[in-house]
Amino acid sequence: MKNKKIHGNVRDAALSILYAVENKQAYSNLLLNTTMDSYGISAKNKGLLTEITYGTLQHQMTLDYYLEPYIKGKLDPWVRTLLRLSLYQIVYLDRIPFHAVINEAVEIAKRRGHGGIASVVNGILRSVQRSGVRSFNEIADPIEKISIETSHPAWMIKRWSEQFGLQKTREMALENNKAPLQTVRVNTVQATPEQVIEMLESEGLTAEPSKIIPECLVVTGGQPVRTQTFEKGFITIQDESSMLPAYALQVEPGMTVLDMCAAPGGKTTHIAEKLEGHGAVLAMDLHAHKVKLIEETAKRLGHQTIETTVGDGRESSERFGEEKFDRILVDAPCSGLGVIKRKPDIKYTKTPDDFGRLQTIQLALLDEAVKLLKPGGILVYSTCTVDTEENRGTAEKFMNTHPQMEQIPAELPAAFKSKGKGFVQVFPQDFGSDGFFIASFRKTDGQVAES
Ligand SMILES: C[S@@+](CC[C@H](N)C(=O)[O-])C[C@H]1O[C@@H](n2cnc3c(N)ncnc32)[C@H](O)[C@@H]1O
Repeated sequence: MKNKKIHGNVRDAALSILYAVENKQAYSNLLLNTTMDSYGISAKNKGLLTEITYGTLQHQMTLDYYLEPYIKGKLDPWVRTLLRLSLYQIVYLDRIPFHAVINEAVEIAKRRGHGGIASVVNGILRSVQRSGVRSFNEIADPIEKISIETSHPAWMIKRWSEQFGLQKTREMALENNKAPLQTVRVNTVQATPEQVIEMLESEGLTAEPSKIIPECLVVTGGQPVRTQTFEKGFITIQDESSMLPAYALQVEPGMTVLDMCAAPGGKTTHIAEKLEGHGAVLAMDLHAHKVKLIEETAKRLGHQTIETTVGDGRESSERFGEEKFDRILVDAPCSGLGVIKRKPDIKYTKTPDDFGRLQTIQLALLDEAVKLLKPGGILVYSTCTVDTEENRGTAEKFMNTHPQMEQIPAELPAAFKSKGKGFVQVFPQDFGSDGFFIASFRKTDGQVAES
């Protein structure tokens, strides 16, 4: 692909991002912002660029399935990417006329390649226009069918269907292709949800209370991160599911809390809000550049109870001494299969080898947390994945090797009552929030009561 970018052009910008993602140069969410700036994408076109980029990534395997009958011979990878993003607009966006999509694609093909490539692109897209796209009913194998229909790798669909059954797997995979809700957490130390609704509405956005988390608002009609309400520290951008750990911890003012895997600080700052200015939360993360993000957010929100440290949670009891904390959160590194809606790249970058490796880290972090926790203290283990091995699997292995840790019901807002009293697995299709897992434990003296 020639390095001849078309300044201000949404489709050419989408092509650059998708091509870089495919070559594993960066994640789409990070590239999107830098590309918007380097291409000078106008404010009114930013939404369209986001939609085409994420949509094409979300439906990549489906788009390839549709294109396959029309492709004769070998294509350069960037030409395939251009065809995917063009077909995405034709199949999934009904407001863009066919001829406009084809003209844009041909222009980009000419400029980034040559006349010959432009004519191939033109031919393929015109054939699709004439003959349409094929049905999924041509696929006999049920795993393969869901995989192609929802654009998730077959190994992932197979794994989930073994864990949750075919129907739940299909529901989850379809949900993953929807646009995520835009939600914010109100900084309850500074304002009430009602006051923040007024602030956001005075800035031209629409906000309404979340149906599942009391201090959460669902925002539409603009980007909350670009508001004064955000700038002045009244809100944090956070998914509803990510607001659960601060509840499960049962934090009370005056307590000492350790957030062992804290960056970028979404849960640390929520814990600080539950402390109401009394007590302390120590936010630790392995990476110094990420700890800076926690510090910036804590400053913006005005939380004085947050301290930060760079370090490896697996070695932290040597640093802090044993039995120091009333509450510990291990929001562990995980496969992230609950946040595919926000980060579609995850579907194509994870491999089956990741799960065992992650579980080893998760267990090591939990093992250290037990030493740091005061007797009677609460430990919460959470992940943003739906994978059973990393969730229930890790939690059960942990319990089996730590008799002093008793499982306790996760104390969550009322909407989660149906999730029961044990380990809580939230699926993306349950409430439209991220897939998430929570397990709560209390440290006892380890003695089994005699009957
Ligand atoms: C799921 S993210 C945490 C998200 C964070 N709790 C929040 O709500 O913003 C996991 C974090 O664990 C950190 N991490 C990975 N291994 C770690 C370790 N051994 N010790 C401490 N932090 C670690 C990663 O850098 C990453 O920031």
